[in-house]
Amino acid sequence: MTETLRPDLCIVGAGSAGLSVAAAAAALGVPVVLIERGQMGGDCLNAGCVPSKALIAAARRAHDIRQAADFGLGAPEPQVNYARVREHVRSVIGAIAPNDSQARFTALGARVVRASARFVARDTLEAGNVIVKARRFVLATGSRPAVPDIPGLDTVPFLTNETVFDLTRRPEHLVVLGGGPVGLELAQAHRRLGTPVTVIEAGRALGHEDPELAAHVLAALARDGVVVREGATVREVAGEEGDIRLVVENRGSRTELKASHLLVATGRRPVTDGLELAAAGIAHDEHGITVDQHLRTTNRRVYAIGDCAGPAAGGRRFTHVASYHAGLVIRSALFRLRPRVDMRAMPRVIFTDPELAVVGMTEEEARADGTRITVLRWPLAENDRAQAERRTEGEIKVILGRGGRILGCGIVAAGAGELITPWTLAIAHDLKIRDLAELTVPYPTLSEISRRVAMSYYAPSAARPMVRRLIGLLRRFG
Ligand SMILES: Cc1cc2nc3c(=O)[nH]c(=O)nc-3n(C[C@H](O)[C@H](O)[C@H](O)COP(=O)(O)OP(=O)(O)OC[C@H]3O[C@@H](n4cnc5c(N)ncnc54)[C@H](O)[C@@H]3O)c2cc1C
Ligand SMILES: NC(=O)c1ccc[n+]([C@@H]2O[C@H](COP(=O)([O-])OP(=O)(O)OC[C@H]3O[C@@H](n4cnc5c(N)ncnc54)[C@H](O)[C@@H]3O)[C@@H](O)[C@H]2O)c1
Repeated sequence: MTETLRPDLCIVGAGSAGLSVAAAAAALGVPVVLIERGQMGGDCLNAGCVPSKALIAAARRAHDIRQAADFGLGAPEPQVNYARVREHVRSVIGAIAPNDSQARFTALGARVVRASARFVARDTLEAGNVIVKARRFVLATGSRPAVPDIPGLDTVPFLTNETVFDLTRRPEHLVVLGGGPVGLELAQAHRRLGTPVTVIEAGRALGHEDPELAAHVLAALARDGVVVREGATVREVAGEEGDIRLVVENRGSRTELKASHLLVATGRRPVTDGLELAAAGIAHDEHGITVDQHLRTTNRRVYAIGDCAGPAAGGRRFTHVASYHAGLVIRSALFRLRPRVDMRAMPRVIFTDPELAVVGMTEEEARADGTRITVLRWPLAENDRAQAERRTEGEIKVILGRGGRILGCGIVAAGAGELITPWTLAIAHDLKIRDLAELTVPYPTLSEISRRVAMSYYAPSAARPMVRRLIGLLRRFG
């Protein structure tokens, strides 16, 4: 029997974006219907952030064992058991899953419907045997791997982020297609777990990042033994399970590359299939569901957020972006405010080792903007804690505008994802470099790099003859 529901808010997709809206709305006592056709928690919990970071943590332990001799410790080569590593990954997912579960959201007061949603009219949606007529809808249907159109690829078994975390045996040779965050995080993790890994990147690896910062990450990957072939194109794929052959073209010459496993990590595509967006007058294209700066679609009662939303949503696909969107939609849909998407202080982190964290403008973006900028740098090798930990690869790079205004910061370091937060705060609150230079930071910590780079702004002034004369003058007063 069909049931008709009339909530204030109907959310499609129980991933990072949808769950954040549902939790906030339910906490405010707003009637909510949450529709999910797959697993609660979406990509982040089941096939993205959580399993990748759990795998990276296991790989880091293997790496630490191999590095033990540098610290005067004897340790044998780590015995990696892929099946047990998989169990570790699953148990981390299991530990977090209750936060995203149907039981939790039902207890919070949301009505959770486990079915595929599709619009039947501008204000009506159908999911299983439920009809939903809501005052507002939020589409949070996420993204899926974009699979390139390479001859033969559809004839061989290949992995994506949806299947790679299920490996129970060490691949003999993993070839990764795509040198973006997904490709490189997983390439390094598998290499450290003992798998030979080759990355094939059509352009430049970490091509969206500052080349100077990306170079540190690529140097670390090379030291680990990951082979990264940039400017390489796969022309053809053939073979079968365990025996995949790729024809790779690089600077005009073609070579054959053999792989036991192939991981496709060549970007993401928004998920809109089955939604019948046309029935609700909602426009979309290959970049996502069309939204304005308030995350409204072309149907004013419908919002789109998270990975499925088009470029005006900020053009970045991260879990924290999804929850930021959720906050904007709550203010807009429930409090009738009109907040705009503002990505100026939105950080991003690539969880390789060392990590690469960025907030605000890169040097290239600031120069393209025509702003007169000052660039500050401080190498990690000048940090005492980094030396003690033997983790000196990296640097902090800060972009300043007029009067020492902080426009952007990029950090490559172990734990850069943690170190970026004061810079995020600085940009969000329009702080000046002086504010960072005046901070007292505990010694010896990696955080000192932030103060040291800030202080370097004043180094040229300290050397000025006028400053020296002033100090001499003041000395005379005792
Ligand atoms: C390997 C990997 C690692 C990542 N690591 C990080 C990281 O470290 N940090 C970070 O910030 N981001 C990371 N990301 C990105 C992050 O996972 C995504 O940005 C985030 O999961 C997007 O959340 P979402 O809610 O928009 O989409 P999703 O999590 O994909 O959720 C969408 C949900 O909608 C459901 N759905 C779709 N269509 C319908 C329908 N018609 N009816 C009902 N339900 C539907 C789907 O089943 C799904 O559960 C990573 C991504 C990958 C692939
Ligand atoms: N740490 C994190 O927060 C994190 C981690 C992983 C993913 N993510 C999110 O997931 C998104 C997707 O990541 P991604 O790495 O899949 O995509 P991406 O678009 O960032 O990188 C894909 C790479 O593949 C290359 N490529 C495309 N087609 C190719 C082909 N046919 N052959 C060889 N190379 C090809 C591109 O040049 C690009 O460098 C990220 O942008 C990010 O939003 C975040």
